[in-house]
Amino acid sequence: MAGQGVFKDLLDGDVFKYYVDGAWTPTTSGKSVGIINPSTLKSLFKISACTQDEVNKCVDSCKAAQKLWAKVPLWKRAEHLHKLAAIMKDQKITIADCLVKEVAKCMKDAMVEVVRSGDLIDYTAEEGIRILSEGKFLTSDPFPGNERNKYCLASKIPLGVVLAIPPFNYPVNLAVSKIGPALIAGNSVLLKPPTQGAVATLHMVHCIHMAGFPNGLVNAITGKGSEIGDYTTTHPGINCISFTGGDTGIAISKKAGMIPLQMELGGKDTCLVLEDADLELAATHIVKGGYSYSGQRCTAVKVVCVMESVADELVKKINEKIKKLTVGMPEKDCDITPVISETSANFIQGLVEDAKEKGAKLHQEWKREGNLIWPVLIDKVLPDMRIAWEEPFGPVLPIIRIKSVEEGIHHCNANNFALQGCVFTKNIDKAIMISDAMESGTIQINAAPARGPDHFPFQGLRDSGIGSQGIINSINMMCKTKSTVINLPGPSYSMG
Ligand SMILES: NC(=O)C1=CN([C@@H]2O[C@H](COP(=O)(O)OP(=O)(O)OC[C@H]3O[C@@H](n4cnc5c(N)ncnc54)[C@H](OP(=O)(O)O)[C@@H]3O)[C@@H](O)[C@H]2O)C=CC1
Ligand SMILES: O=C(O)[C@H](O)COP(=O)(O)O
Repeated sequence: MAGQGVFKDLLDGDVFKYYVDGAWTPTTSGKSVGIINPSTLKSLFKISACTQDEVNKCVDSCKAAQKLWAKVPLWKRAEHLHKLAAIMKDQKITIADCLVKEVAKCMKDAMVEVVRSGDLIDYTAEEGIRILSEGKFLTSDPFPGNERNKYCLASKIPLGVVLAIPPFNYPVNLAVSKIGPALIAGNSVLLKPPTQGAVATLHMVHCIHMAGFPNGLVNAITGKGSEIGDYTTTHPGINCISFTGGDTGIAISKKAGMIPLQMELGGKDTCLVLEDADLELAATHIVKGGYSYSGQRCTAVKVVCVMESVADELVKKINEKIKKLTVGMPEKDCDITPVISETSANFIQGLVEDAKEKGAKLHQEWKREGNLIWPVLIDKVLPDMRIAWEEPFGPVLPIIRIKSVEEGIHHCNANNFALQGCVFTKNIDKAIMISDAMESGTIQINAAPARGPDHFPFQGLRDSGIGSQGIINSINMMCKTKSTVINLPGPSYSMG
């Protein structure tokens, strides 16, 4: 279905074109990048390997379009976004089908990703018209030595061209979570989709095209991040970078110029289970949080620290639930589907082998066919094992048995990643104090980590990111403050 029907203009032969100035355009490089189906390991799609000149063309086009878009009234910007949301929802099957094939996400989750993205756009339009219509009015007299002879009008203005770079695991959702706020705030967007996930994302871009946004307001460049990434992120025409992905983001932030950065990076989300926890509830959340989309979520539970006295019971409950997970192809809507690439599967296998060699106990037999890895619970993990610290991005979950809550908090805080975490206990006072002590962007009480609902603030500390996302924070981040000061000829006090 990809590149068919209303999406037929995306293809030049068997290569997906890039999108500039409102037109699907073949690259002049004559080169393409292949996308492998993670489930079959066979070649699936080809996308254009764009050149540096084409990046320049996209940035120039974004710049010109932004100047005009900044003059479009907020209600009209919102109207365009609502139209986009509706079109995306209409096209959900085609976009979801791309996700199934390209990133091996099961069909039901792929559909959820597209519909959730439409909802995110609608919500962004609603929030945007309110947030952006409000500024501040200040008078000069509160500051020592001043009379009331100056009025300051502070308002929110666009940044210019926003570079949006999403990762493979939620290529559509994490593209629109950047595009929506950028557009409502009067910016234009240069999108660089992840290679794996690019075709789904380009179909979403065509929905932007169909929604009738001005030409050039959103341009999409494709190619390997390792080849065009540095050129694009250091381009002088870029005024903001919103990036989601792994450690690449750390390198980008070191090279980027003096522009606002929004970085959503890796996570090693710690789940703390206390002696008084509802173990059935904890096990349900640990299995859902640890294994959904085969553990390939930044918000996946990535290490469980459980009090020794309840560890056996918790492990038993987790194992019972793991047994019920279906393993297979995304087309069959299985719970566990192939991980994104052979490199990723080898990396996960390496982490498991290291833990096994160092004495960890695997509750399930290690089984792998191609990129498909059967779910594993790795018990009795110790701090010298790599899996205690590294992010596997796969269906393997380490358990650390702890003697005190402090030990669990220490493990959480000793990791460079600090995205989310969670704590299971019936004692709400304790939960709040533990949440304060766990130095991560968000702590969930009695539930697994999660980004959504998408208007909640979402941020990582330390190596997990810069800034805060979520619809409201992203809108605020994608504009700056401009002040106009009215200087009166003399002091003026109302009713004075
Ligand atoms: N904190 C959060 O909100 C989230 C974090 N993540 C994290 O993302 C990671 C998984 O995603 P993954 O796609 O593998 O991450 P990567 O960091 O490998 O890639 C992310 C994006 O960066 C691009 N890229 C690669 N190199 C460069 C470069 N030099 N300059 C600019 N862009 C570049 C990639 O393009 P290409 O594909 O062409 O290489 C892709 O679009 C995990 O660590 C996960 O935790 C995921 C979701 C949410
Ligand atoms: O990148 C991710 O992992 C997703 O944004 C997760 O979203 P969720 O936690 O709401 O499923």
